[in-house]
Amino acid sequence: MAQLQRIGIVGGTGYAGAELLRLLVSHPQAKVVAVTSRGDAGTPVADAYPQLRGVVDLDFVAPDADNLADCDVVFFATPHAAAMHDVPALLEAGKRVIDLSADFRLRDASLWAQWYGTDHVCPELIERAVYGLPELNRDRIAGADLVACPGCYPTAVILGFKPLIDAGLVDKDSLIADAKTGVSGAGKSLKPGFLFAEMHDSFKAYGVAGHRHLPEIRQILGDLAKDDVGLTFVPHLVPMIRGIHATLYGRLNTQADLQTLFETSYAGEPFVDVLPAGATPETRHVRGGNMCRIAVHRPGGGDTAVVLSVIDNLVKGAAGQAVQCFNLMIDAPENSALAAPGALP
Ligand SMILES: NC(=O)C1=CN([C@@H]2O[C@H](COP(=O)(O)OP(=O)(O)OC[C@H]3O[C@@H](n4cnc5c(N)ncnc54)[C@H](OP(=O)(O)O)[C@@H]3O)[C@@H](O)[C@H]2O)C=CC1
Ligand SMILES: CC(=O)N[C@@H](CCC(=O)OP(=O)(O)O)C(=O)O
Repeated sequence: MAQLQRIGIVGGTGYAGAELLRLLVSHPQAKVVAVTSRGDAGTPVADAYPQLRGVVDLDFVAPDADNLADCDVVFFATPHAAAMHDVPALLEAGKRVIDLSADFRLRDASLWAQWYGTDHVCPELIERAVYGLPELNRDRIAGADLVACPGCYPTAVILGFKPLIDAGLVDKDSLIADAKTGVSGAGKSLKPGFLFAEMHDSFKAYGVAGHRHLPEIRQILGDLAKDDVGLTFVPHLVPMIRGIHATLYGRLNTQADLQTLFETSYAGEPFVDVLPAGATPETRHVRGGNMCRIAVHRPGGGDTAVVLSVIDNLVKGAAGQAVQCFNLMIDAPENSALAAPGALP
């Protein structure tokens, strides 16, 4: 039986941090003892999220070392380039860290600096971090003291391509990921492009020339292919709050039963659901839950595999994935606090 863990959440006013709190309050082995905010320190957490009234009886605290001193595990749900300043001291103090941000995802610190616009302050820790995608790294996550949770787009894209690449069925230079996200992916801070009047009833691509998730996806798909992959990745913003829908294309180099391949690949995976042949998953089918639902198609029986992969960006794309990693790290059932299905409808 896993022991009770004292938890700190850095970035508790944000969407991912709040979602983490929502999940962890029902975790039998977690006791959240610190939730941070720089601006709202001293005010009740439930004032920011009335959904948590009567459930969370904590005030926000400043993200200082003193306020995290009692924690066994610290989750960072902060913008990129924040966690890396505090993680070295936390590890030194014997705490385990689960980072939802991008600070430890890329193995190459110079690539990280190129995409994130600042030098990494603790590149020596990057190698110690385990990429927190359980479907890839279950055993390593269990023994890790620093977990780098994947980005939301990478989760949907990697899980969708993985069976095809593992089986060597697609031309590794032919990969295309056409992905759509809801607005909560941009976080809670005010940005004019995400105002209701700017994005409602409209739909657009962004980051076409290059999005920071491109090097992350290429790194992992390259690991699977054991070679560099050629990937075109185009994200889109759609006027919904939660959800990612990735439509993935790869040119097949041989005939195979793709449905059986996907079902076999993910047999036993608690949070990947391969849908029956012909299905088209929707983002609302995963909203609020930790499931990634996948369907594989071959339009017209041709030589292109089309994979549809949907997740909730705030759950399997962020907080749920972090809890799944936490469960592995403390030897709790992998679905602790994650067993509830998503919201209906
Ligand atoms: N939203 C999503 O769908 C996903 C998000 N992520 C990642 O999770 C992280 C959080 O994202 P999200 O919740 O959307 O972002 P938000 O902007 O909604 O929240 C960010 C949080 O971090 C706090 N914060 C900001 N700067 C600092 C700092 N320097 N030190 C300590 N706390 C800080 C903010 O609180 P305050 O200002 O009050 O201190 C706030 O609580 C990001 O790294 C994001 O990339 C990952 C996958 C999906
Ligand atoms: C709409 C929107 O802006 N979405 C974000 C999604 C990224 C995300 O949340 O993931 P990480 O920050 O964890 O890498 C973006 O494209 O940057």
